[in-house]
Amino acid sequence: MPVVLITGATSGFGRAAAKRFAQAGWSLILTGRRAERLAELETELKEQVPVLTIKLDVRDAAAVSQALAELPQEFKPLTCLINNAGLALAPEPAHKVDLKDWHTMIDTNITGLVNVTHAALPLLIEAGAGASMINLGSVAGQWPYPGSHVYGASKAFVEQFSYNLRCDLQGTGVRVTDLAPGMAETEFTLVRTKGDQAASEALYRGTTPLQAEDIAEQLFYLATLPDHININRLEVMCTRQAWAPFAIDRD
Ligand SMILES: NC(=O)C1=CN([C@@H]2O[C@H](COP(=O)(O)OP(=O)(O)OC[C@H]3O[C@@H](n4cnc5c(N)ncnc54)[C@H](OP(=O)(O)O)[C@@H]3O)[C@@H](O)[C@H]2O)C=CC1
Ligand SMILES: O=CCS(=O)(=O)O
Repeated sequence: MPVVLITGATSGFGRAAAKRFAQAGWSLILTGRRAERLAELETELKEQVPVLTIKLDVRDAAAVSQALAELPQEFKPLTCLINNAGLALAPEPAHKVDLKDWHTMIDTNITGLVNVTHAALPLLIEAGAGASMINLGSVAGQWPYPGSHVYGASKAFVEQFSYNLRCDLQGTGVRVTDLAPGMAETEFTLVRTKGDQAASEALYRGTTPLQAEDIAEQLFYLATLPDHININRLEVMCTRQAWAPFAIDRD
């Protein structure tokens, strides 16, 4: 039975992916910081497939490494790692940001992803051909916009790290993809605005953003491609999102 490890499974893309992979009979390792939400998911999905939930903050390198070292035999080797845990904070301009918010994004989106990758690589390599690592990047990793500062830069890291890993993993059979979604309706904006429900609703109102299930479908597609295919980067936007003209400062 294939095994998928999903970080940040308590909400949004991660939770939707857990359900999508369960539907197809994959064993699930689900992680996140909110234990109650992990317990709810486990209750919901354990009738369908084996589920292991681990309360885990990806920023804690020692805890990540211990959790992966202690995986029960039935959850090894890993067929797929979805490096999904992440967040944006501080939508205001760079010069108005609290430095702590920049650190939190770096610690989560970069250091956290690196922590999990480092601990999981041997388990993916053990699985060999057909194994895959899918890293959640973002359109923000490639396209600049106001208020993206460290968030977008952290996702640019995810893109380049993914490509570089491909070079090192050549010959192991392990695929690596940078999945880069555009605007998607999850708890993402609620987190970014530190709980401003009205701002979150306003962003998604009157348009048709991607839904978590749309990204879960892409994740499942990437993980189940024939062994010999590696999609390096997959950028997905909702049809109603596109780029805007350059901003010009005028007198
Ligand atoms: N929604 C969007 O528009 C887009 C999102 N993305 C990226 O997709 C990923 C998922 O986002 P999305 O589902 O939208 O957002 P959500 O806020 O809905 O989910 C984020 C998940 O990340 C987890 N998480 C955050 N910090 C940590 C941490 N320190 N340790 C462990 N888990 C953590 C949260 O779990 P918990 O709080 O329980 O720890 C939660 O399960 C992120 O990397 C995001 O940057 C990319 C492009 C577009
Ligand atoms: O990564 C999230 C999408 S956006 O908010 O940067 O467009």
